[in-house]
Amino acid sequence: MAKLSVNLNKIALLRNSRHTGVPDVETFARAAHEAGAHGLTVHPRPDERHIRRTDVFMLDRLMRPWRPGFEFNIEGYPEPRLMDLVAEVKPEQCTLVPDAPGAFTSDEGWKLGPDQMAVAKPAIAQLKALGARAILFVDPNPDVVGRAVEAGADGIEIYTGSYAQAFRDGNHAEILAACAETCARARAAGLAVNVGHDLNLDNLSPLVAALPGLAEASIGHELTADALIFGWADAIARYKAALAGQ
Ligand SMILES: CC(=O)[C@@H](O)[C@H](O)COP(=O)(O)O
Ligand SMILES: NCC(=O)COP(=O)(O)O
Repeated sequence: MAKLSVNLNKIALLRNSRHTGVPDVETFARAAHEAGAHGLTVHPRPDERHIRRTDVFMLDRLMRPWRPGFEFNIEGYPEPRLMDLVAEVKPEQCTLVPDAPGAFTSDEGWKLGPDQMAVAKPAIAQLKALGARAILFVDPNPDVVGRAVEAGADGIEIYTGSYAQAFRDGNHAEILAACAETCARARAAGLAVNVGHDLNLDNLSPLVAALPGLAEASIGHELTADALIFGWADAIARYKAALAGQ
């Protein structure tokens, strides 16, 4: 069964909209662990719009007794502040994204042409020297798999935002096939395959069914929205069930 890594970005976003510390990121991290999530994901963006560096250090301390089985996945662009943070925290996994500092969200993967390869390859070497699994966030495009291998990645995370949009539009067959082919080619190349972005309780099951050998889904935005209806623990249980094909 693919693992569920709960992304805490949107808990932090709500917290940052007041100066009261509510909702408390630690409380929701602890509750996610108790609810059976397999790990936590954070994306400490340069502008700290949601997850702050202080959150990352807090989560590192909180998760120590639970790791390495319960994994910490830190996402971000491999600029010095992120790489220094990762070197200090040593998460089990680091997912590199090609986001510009002010990006609205992560809405595309690495293409890994010469310029991006010159950034990604040394960053991946640094991550592996730290003992972290190095994951590259890529579009659902089988042709990028070979370049991810050349970059030295341990795995890929397939960006599923375009799949989620096509699913909403009712015409997701083609992009789902692209996700499936990207997954198959990556698995054949010995890479771990994760997925993430805009996954929800409607679009997750068909994706899981089409991607045998999927390792992990990192989910935050829609899970947090669902938790406003079902509660945090029940939302996590529902996403785990969807990942288990139930
Ligand atoms: C890489 C990815 O798709 C998400 O994990 C990303 O963290 C979303 O960032 P925002 O939560 O800032 O939209
Ligand atoms: N890598 C994807 C992630 O961590 C969460 O993305 P989303 O569910 O917030 O869109």
